[in-house]
Amino acid sequence: MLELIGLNKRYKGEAEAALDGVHLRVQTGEFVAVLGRSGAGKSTLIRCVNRLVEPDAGRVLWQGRDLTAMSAAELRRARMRIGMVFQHYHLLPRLSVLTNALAGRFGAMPRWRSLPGWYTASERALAAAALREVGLEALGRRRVEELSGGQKQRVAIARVLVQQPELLLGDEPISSLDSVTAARIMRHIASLHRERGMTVLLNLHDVAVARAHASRIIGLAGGRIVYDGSPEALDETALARIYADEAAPDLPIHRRDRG
Ligand SMILES: Nc1ncnc2c1ncn2[C@@H]1O[C@H](COP(=O)(O)OP(=O)(O)OP(=O)(O)O)[C@@H](O)[C@H]1O
Repeated sequence: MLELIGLNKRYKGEAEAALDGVHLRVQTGEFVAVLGRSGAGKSTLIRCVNRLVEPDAGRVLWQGRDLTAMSAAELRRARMRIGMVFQHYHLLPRLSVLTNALAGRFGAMPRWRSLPGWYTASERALAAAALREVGLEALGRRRVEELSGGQKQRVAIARVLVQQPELLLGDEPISSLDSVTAARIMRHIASLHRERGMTVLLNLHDVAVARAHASRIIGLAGGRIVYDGSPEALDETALARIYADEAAPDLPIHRRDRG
């Protein structure tokens, strides 16, 4: 289970909190999509889970272990089982597309592992299959810094396909992809979720994509959870609450607490 307990975050110099007392329990094997307007706090929420952003208060537990209390070394080890698809995050720009995909096998990759020759044939086959899946099979030898934004995003997704993490965190993972590639990637994430029981927590800007794949939707507004329920229950009223100009904290919050 992934458990967020009373997460608060206010960035320096900002009047409003980006996260304002977020409590959330995600059961192992759930597929959760986070929706909200620009500035609602979605990226901050996802980034607090793996401590790319340090929360001011609150805790994050993954399988009972407190990520927020871990040392840097412990966190690095824990992150090996947490896949992350964030824009501009953690690709190795000077290395090849194939090497970046292979890096999914290991968390932080030491320099001496930076050549494809270091990996086993089966690891290379897995990486090649992942690159095929994201349509980059012809670009395996290219340096990542020479790719477009959307291509880099696909490398990040290939890395996660190789990593096969227990928990996948994504910050709009398909936002800069064409619709055909985006649909393919979402189907692949959904199959990892279904077949391997991977827990998924993704920010998505497309309500239809969230409805199509997620088993649960979280709506954020003004750093607070204003909707927590099934895709089926996400009706016009719920959408109005999530996408309203201002969060309306006085309204009763539809909340389906689990666990
Ligand atoms: N590094 C930062 N420094 C200062 N303020 C920040 C920083 N990152 C985010 N914020 C502010 O925190 C609030 C929440 O931002 P966040 O990026 O989490 O929202 P979001 O829902 O992901 O938005 P978007 O969909 O536009 O990415 C916003 O008001 C934003 O301006």
